[in-house]
Amino acid sequence: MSTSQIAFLKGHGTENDFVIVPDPGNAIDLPAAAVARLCDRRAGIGGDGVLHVVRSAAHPEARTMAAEAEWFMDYRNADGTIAEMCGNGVRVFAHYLLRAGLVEEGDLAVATRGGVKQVHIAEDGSITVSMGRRLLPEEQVTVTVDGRSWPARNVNMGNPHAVAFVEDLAHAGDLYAAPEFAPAAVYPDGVNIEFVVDRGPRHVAMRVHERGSGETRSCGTGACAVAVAAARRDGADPALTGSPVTYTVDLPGGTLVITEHPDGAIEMTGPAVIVAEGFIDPLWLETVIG
Ligand SMILES: N[C@@H](CCC[C@H](N)C(=O)O)C(=O)O
Repeated sequence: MSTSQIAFLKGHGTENDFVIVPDPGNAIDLPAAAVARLCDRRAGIGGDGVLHVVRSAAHPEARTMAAEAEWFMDYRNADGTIAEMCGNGVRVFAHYLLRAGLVEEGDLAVATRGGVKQVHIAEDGSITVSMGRRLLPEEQVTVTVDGRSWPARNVNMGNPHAVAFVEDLAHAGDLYAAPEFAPAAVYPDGVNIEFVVDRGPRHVAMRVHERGSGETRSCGTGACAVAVAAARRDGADPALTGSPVTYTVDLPGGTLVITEHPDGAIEMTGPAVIVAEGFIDPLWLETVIG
């Protein structure tokens, strides 16, 4: 990371919060240690992750998507690891682009490591993301917390998820540590784990332990994985019924609405908020990166 002044913003989507680092030319090197310090809630700015805003043409991982999507969401988890996709992050990313005058309200495409996502920014500020299609690998997975185990559904939303239906969200415990899962070979790169209870017809509530970030107040890809798993459990597979299925998913930080279409395409709608902007102190950064 360079030590000249670096602008940042802070934002969140249903309280899944991010440090936004605008860097159109990809001039800022963001080593994992710097990301972890930026996300540190006491020694840094604080966040569940970093949204590095880069022009696709300027980033080696996004160049091939540049013709379709001008902007690349270079997403990092709070511990500095890289993830394929962040559902809440994409909404906040799009909201930032609009606020910065880099895009207009309506439709835009955002490049991510999980492919190009189509985003719609509505007049009321809500944002809908076409999350693409999910994969439902067949492996049987078990999730364990404090000696209690549940079968979990393996859902891939570009990033990996294990969805466990539980009797009580409190059974997930304090989630300070990552829940155990087995077999380990199903998720060689780690996994995001969702715990789900029913709230009503097509209405669920969840908690999540995110790979690389710990328990967060919301996870967009996690909410999509939960809606898919709930639809299968409820016998409401849109591919079989021919009709879209919508679930309302309550999270500790807010509510997301997820629709799965008969062709497998999934849409997520929710809010995005920018709360602050400023500059990272170059002297502090020097101490971070040594
Ligand atoms: N909070 C995100 C997911 C971020 C990535 C995840 N922790 C992973 O490592 O896959 C969301 O809103 O989807």
